[in-house]
Amino acid sequence: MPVIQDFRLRANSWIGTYGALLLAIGNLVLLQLCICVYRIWFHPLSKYPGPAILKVVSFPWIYTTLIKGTGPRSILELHRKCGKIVRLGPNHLAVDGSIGFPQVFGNRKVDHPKLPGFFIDFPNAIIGSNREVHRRQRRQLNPAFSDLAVKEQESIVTRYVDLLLDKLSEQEALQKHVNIVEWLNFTTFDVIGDLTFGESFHSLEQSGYHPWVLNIVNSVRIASIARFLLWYIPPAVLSIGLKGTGIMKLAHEARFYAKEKALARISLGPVPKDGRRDFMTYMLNKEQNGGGMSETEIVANSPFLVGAGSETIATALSSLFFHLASNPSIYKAVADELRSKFHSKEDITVQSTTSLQHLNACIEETLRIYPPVCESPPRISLADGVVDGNYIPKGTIITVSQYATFRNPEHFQEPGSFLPQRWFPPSHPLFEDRFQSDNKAAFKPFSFGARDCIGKRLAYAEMRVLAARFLHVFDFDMLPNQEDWLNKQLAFVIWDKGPLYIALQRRSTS
Ligand code: HEM
Repeated sequence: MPVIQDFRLRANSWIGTYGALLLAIGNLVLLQLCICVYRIWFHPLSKYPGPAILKVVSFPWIYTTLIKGTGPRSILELHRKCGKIVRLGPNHLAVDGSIGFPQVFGNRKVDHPKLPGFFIDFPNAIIGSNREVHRRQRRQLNPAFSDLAVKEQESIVTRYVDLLLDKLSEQEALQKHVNIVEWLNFTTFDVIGDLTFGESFHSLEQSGYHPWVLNIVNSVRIASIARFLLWYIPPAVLSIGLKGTGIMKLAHEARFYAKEKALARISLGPVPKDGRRDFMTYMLNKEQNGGGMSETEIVANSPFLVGAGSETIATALSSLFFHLASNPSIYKAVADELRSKFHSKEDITVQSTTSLQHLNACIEETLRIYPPVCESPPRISLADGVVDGNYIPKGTIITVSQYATFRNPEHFQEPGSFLPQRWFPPSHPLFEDRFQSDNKAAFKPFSFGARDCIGKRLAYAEMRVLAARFLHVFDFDMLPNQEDWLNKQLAFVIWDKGPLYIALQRRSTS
């Protein structure tokens, strides 16, 4: 009897323990089921279409965009299937730019700050700052990007463009094919180094990446992995977890170098040599509208300016070269126009290139078909609001994808084809009536609103001068088997480009 009793007791306690465990698991499953039902049918965002899985958990989307790198094409597909507002996660919407730019990014009543933590590496820089800090920093930086400033900066831009052409001439003389992506990176980073710190990275001179520049170029995917992890893990825990890993080493090296470079420049004062103003001059100016920036803010902003003002332009120009090489008749029109207009390379300036209709149309079309920043940094709604007549509750994350907006057939005829003539004025002989219906107001490659790109003027100036001078000096062909260079690229907010090889022929007249 005692044996049976003992067995019963043990069985009871076993059933008790496991029963309680099963009950707990059952409750948990039930709770999760209730959450799923709530998120799909009763959540304030439940009326927005989207795949059921995305309504329930954020993981699939976060993984797609931050780890797989197929975000731009996925959003395009989702907008095509589901319309202009699509659910990307339980609290996350993708809004087509035709609505999102004016009504979210341009909303003056309801603040839509950047998603906290998205710019974890730049907490004190303009890009990730809160409204008040942003306003002050933007006022401080605005004069560095005015028309007048770009005029002053022109000689720096042309100096490095000409150095690029000299270096490429050397390569051509040796009959070497060049990876144009790399050379464009050397140039745009040298320019921005000089504009920011008064000193270039010397990549062109040395025909190789400066270690910091290489670090920035290589960090695109790593930064994206870090963002993915930060979605789920608090920053303090993550930095303990990643201690001693390659990721932390790269991040530390980048931070260390940026800080050293910024502090060295700060120590020279606002106008260090020959009265020339660099971005530091503007950031250090206490009398300026913004009232001055702290040392911490300057140290945070300078590497951001370097990254934002270089990689983007190199991306746009490599894509321009790719599309020109892929479309011989367009290439010919661009080249003929500028070669007939300019007899010497020196005539090609920021101002004189504004009249190059073919080149400017090609630049716009490049930014449309392949926006260098394929998706604006996500925003979060700080109050309940209405977008396009639809209620959007406080706390909703909003993503506007440039790539998906500019390839939306509702906005652009044949959106996947490179058709620069759509940007000509209607009076131009090559303009076709079908382009009348293109919704050019939706085209915002530099984003929109108070936090749009501050460097837009500089970007256009640099793209025009570099492309025009290049085509004045060289003809080029793309090497075979690179037709899928663009379509195979992955994106982590910006594109992970990969090399693009071209063969150069120096023109005899230049
Ligand atoms: C083709 C070239 C470029 C493109 C497509 C581009 C695009 C963008 C985009 C989409 C944003 C994000 C705006 C937002 O959060 O809504 C941005 C921000 C910014 N860009 Fe550019 N950019 C380019 C070149 C430049 C250049 C040359 C600079 C010069 C340093 C620059 C400096 C900045 C800065 C400082 C911000 C933050 C502005 C703020 O938060 O107020 N960008 N850019």
